[in-house]
Amino acid sequence: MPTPSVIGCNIGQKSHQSTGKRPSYKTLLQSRTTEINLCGRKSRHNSFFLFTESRDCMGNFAVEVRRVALQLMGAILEGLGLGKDYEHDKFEEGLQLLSVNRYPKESEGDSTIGLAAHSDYGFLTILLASSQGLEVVDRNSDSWKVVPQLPHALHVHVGDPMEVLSNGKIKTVVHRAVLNPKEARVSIASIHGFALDEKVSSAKELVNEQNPSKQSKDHAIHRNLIRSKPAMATPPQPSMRAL
Ligand SMILES: O=C(O)CCC(=O)C(=O)O
Ligand SMILES: [Fe+2]
Repeated sequence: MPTPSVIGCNIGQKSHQSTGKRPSYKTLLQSRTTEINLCGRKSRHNSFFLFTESRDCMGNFAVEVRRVALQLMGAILEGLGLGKDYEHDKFEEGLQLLSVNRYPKESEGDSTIGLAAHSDYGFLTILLASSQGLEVVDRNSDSWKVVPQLPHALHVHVGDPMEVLSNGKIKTVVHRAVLNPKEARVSIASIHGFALDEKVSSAKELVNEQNPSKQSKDHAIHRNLIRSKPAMATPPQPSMRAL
């Protein structure tokens, strides 16, 4: 069974070593109190207890969502003409980060953004959200588009390393989360990448005279974006992002 490298929330750190059949994983803990409905059980707790109580559920979710991510990755690699097993071991041994975000309900006249505009540091992000709030940049009109909340659907988007590996054939998705006027919102973003010490480079099969490697440019952008990912920040306009 594949082993997720990291499962966690956005804030704080603590590690749990699991035993027996379950995959070993580390959990990063969120300090804020939150309410979340996992596997039909609603709990309102400091997140430490949430993750202690819901460990099996979160562990199972992490394993399943990773399986989906690896299958999707295989299909994308095949679509790029690289073959579904391209860099197979690096994906199999790669990093999984579960980022759990909790956004308050939007109060009247408040234009606070839940999560500032950014692109993700993994190849693929699979997002489960309790209600609508995700927005993505439409590159054609250079404007924000609301992602509709479909019942029982997961949202999938690609991140910076995918743009690098595909040498620009697939573009990273710039996105943000806005507050929902009806309710507080919880989202779980499962981010899938290579191990932290692995470097991503453009597939040589996709580099040629017409499409020279865009690797170094994208790496610089990637570093800037990680620095510019504060929660509750004012969003930069999409056109400010130098892609
Ligand atoms: O909560 C959302 O809709 C987006 C979360 C997100 O983009 C992230 O955790 O990277
Ligand atoms: Fe994100």
